Amino acid sequence: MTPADTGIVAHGVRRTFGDVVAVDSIDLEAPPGQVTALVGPNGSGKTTLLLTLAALLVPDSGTVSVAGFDPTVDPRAVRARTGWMPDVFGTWDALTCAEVLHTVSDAYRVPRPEQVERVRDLLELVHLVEFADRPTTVLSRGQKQRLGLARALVHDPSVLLLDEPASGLDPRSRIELRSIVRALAAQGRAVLVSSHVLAELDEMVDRAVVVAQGRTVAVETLTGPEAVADRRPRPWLVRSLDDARLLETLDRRRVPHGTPERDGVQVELAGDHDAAELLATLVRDGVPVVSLHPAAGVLEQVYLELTEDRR
Ligand SMILES: Nc1ncnc2c1ncn2[C@@H]1O[C@H](COP(=O)(O)OP(=O)(O)OP(=O)(O)O)[C@@H](O)[C@H]1O
Repeated sequence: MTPADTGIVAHGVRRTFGDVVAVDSIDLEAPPGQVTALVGPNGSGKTTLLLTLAALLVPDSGTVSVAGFDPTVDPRAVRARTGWMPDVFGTWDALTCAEVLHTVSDAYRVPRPEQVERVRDLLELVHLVEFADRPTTVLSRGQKQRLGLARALVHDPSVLLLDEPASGLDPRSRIELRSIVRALAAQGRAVLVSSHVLAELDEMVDRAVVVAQGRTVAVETLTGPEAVADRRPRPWLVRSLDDARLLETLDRRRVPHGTPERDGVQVELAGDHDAAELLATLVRDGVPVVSLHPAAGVLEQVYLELTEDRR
């Protein structure tokens, strides 16, 4: 990786297939050191955009820079610096997991002496060491996904494009994927993740680019002082051992609320500070509070609002 890497910068990208406008006009930035989510409804152009960024598809118009290179001008330079994990990928059935990684390493011109250690480290990273010498046909769908991630990393890329990386993974593997992706960004890589599993992205990403019908409709910051969670009123759930007392206190304090449901009483709060204040008030007033937490992930809420009438 070079410190000069600028991650991904794309402006006004458009790509059509005959009459079909797959990507109309997408603007997107994925800076180094951060995990950026690319979210949008089915058919909104995410995969087409990722293929363009990976130098596998030429856009009709717009400008794209990946790790400082234009994929249409210098696709080799882009591919050399980009790790691409497609949502579905084939493996060579006759090869073992280690052989797959060596073959891909050869394709990326990773010197042979470096490969042995690299392949071992990657298999360790994705918890497939015991499958190193077994054919890929024995892998489950989730294990194949994990091998796909290792495959994307063989040439130590500075930009990572992950299309639905969590699909097919069991809960433990998803949690592990989350920490692997965070660690890869912490090493200075620009990571762009497309996924439909928004609750999961909430915990993994720093920024989200929301697309609908081939256009960028919002860019939201999820971490740091600009975080959307602190800027928007959103529903929270408060659970108490004594609902009557909880409702009486919420009414007295003029906090708008719903009726008690299985998972608690819904209240609308402007952000973390309001939540902390409400919790302190309830406790002070003697309400036996069990929990207070956001009703849905912030990304999920933003997504639903922005894509409401765009399906
Ligand atoms: N090779 C192609 N030929 C014709 N139409 C295509 C082609 N590739 C994609 N499209 C169309 O372009 C649109 C965007 O597709 P794309 O796969 O990029 O969406 P997506 O956001 O990745 O969808 P999903 O979330 O379902 O994976 C869709 O209407 C799709 O049918």
